[in-house]
Amino acid sequence: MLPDWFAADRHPALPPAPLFNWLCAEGSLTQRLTDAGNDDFRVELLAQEEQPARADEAQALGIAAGQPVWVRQVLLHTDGAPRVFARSVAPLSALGSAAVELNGLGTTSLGHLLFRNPQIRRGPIEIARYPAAWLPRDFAAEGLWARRSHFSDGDLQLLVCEVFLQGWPPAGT
Ligand SMILES: C=C(O[C@@H]1C=C(C(=O)O)C=C[C@H]1O)C(=O)O
Repeated sequence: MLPDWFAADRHPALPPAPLFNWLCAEGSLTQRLTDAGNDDFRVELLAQEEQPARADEAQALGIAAGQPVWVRQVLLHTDGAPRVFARSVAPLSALGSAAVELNGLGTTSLGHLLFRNPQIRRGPIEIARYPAAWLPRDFAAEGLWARRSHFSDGDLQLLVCEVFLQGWPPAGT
């Protein structure tokens, strides 16, 4: 099953308000997770490698499904636990001048790179339920909500997908 991506305000079955607010928030998710934690935000790098582009990623990036792409998968921890799974994907030919920095990120948040460079523009946020099979086994659950958006500076073409794990956000954040 492929996620059915909709423009955030067009999804036929919107999630509860606090989650919808997080899904649509324009700023850095790193910053918002940091603010919501106990000074314990961290990035856990799960994988950074070439993989074949999934059909929905290929469609969003305008490339052929299965084409090798740069993939980075992380868990974002805050308030004592992993709260977001993120998968960022870029065509190998579209890493642009950020290639060295992207490949050297390690456990530094991708957000620091994306939000400090005014040349990098973010496209509209889309939301969908995320397939459990695409999540790390320990966090796999049906029906979790995800958002994705496209970051570009002309050369760089990066699709960032963020999945909110069970129980996040807490009420009132
Ligand atoms: C795009 C951002 O960067 C975050 C950090 C990521 C990473 O380090 O791989 C991936 C997705 C984002 O949630 C952000 O902070 O908004």
